[in-house]
Amino acid sequence: SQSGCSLFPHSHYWIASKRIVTPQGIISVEIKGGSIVSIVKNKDWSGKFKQVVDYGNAVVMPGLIDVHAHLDDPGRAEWEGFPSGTKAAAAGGITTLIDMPLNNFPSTVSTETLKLKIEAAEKSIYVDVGFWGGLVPENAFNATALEALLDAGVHGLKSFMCPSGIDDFPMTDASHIKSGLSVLAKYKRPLLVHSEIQSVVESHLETEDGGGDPRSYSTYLKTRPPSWEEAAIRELLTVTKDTRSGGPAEGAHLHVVHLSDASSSLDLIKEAKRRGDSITVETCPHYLAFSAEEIPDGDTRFKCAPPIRDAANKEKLWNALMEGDIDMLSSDHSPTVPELKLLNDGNFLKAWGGISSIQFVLPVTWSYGQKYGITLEQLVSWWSERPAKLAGQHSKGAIAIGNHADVVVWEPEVEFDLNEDHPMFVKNPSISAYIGKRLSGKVLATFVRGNLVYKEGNHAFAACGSTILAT
Ligand SMILES: NC(=O)NC(NC(N)=O)C(=O)[O-]
Ligand SMILES: [Zn+2]
Ligand SMILES: [Zn+2]
Repeated sequence: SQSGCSLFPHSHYWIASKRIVTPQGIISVEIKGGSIVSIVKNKDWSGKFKQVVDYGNAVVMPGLIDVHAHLDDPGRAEWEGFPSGTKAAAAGGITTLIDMPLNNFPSTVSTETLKLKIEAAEKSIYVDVGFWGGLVPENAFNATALEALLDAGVHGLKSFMCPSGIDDFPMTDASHIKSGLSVLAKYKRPLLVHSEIQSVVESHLETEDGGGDPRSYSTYLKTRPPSWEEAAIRELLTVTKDTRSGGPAEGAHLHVVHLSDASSSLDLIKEAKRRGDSITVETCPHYLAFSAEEIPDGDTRFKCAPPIRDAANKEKLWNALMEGDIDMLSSDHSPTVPELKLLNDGNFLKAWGGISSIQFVLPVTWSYGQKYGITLEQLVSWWSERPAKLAGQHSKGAIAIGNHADVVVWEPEVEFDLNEDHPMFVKNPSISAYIGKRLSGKVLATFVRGNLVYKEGNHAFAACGSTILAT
């Protein structure tokens, strides 16, 4: 392996464990030149092979694929940046992430701005990184511009149906989305949509005082009711019918990001799936871990959009995930600088909305999922297989022959306290909503294309992740 890229200096070796998660239930994986070349059952290692890393009873799984992360680079690297964000990802067992087109500056909405992003990522990423492009009013009706962006390698497009909080990333309406989908159809790539529509009736709530104490979480919660998500999804479904087989946008796919409302919004998505629309939906660990009732007043670390709702909604989200109505998980890691989180002031209406979480999504999903009896196979489906499919990553997402050797090794039973002493690799750890929690599931090692990029608190010396461009 290239010098400094890996903490394990061999390019041909085996990983063994009693718990390797594959459909075949095998016990060791042979890695050569960054790929998985064989998977074997009941191998007797004694004396035969030198380079065997035997992880005993630790779990060996495909690395996590995070299809929704904001690393804010270039332009707002003080919020996160590629080096710290991908180090945190590696420490959390994420081997690939697809970076969002906003919060970086300028937003990634053209070939020129994509080029800036690729340049910023090169030689500064510890895991593989791909990119979504932005669908905004400025390019939505310009098929040539969208095709150029897709030709340049974005894996799909992302748009907002409400203000994004970023000036150079304006919101789109159904007509922009319809137009975008017709271009995406040719490329067979997805459109990801932040699905909230600010409704006229309730918009008066989002005034200066939000109708109540701005330090109280319930004040913020009332400003973004479930009806916003429902309205957006209802609107989206007027265009997703184009994606049905035989429809004008067949080949395109619509993916609803970070669903919070597990009631009417989810029912609409289920109905659309039944009638054959090409649509999927993700939720995020913070909606599965927290509930509105337990968010302390003034604790803006928990502010995100759509908001974390009540405990009954959380229960319904878990049920939907277990039933298969929610397809996958993503971090929606969207950090900022502590000053913009207004941690001292505690004003929920003015603080930056976004949860910092990328390093802990695996233990969080696992810990909070215990109550529901989640399995390792489900984790792999939600965090690797389905995200790989959404992002068109056919050589990732499963431990299988020919795939990239992207692997996480972890101990589900090992608990740890996430306090200030715990090594955290994000740039601004103080804004993490998970500080103070006790979690179960310790990541021991992360391999990206065969390179051991993270091992028990240490990262490889060099940042050798690849930028992945769609072709
Ligand atoms: N500009 C953002 O990063 N916004 C993000 N903010 C959240 N989720 O609170 C998002 O994904 O919508
Ligand atoms: Zn969003
Ligand atoms: Zn986001």
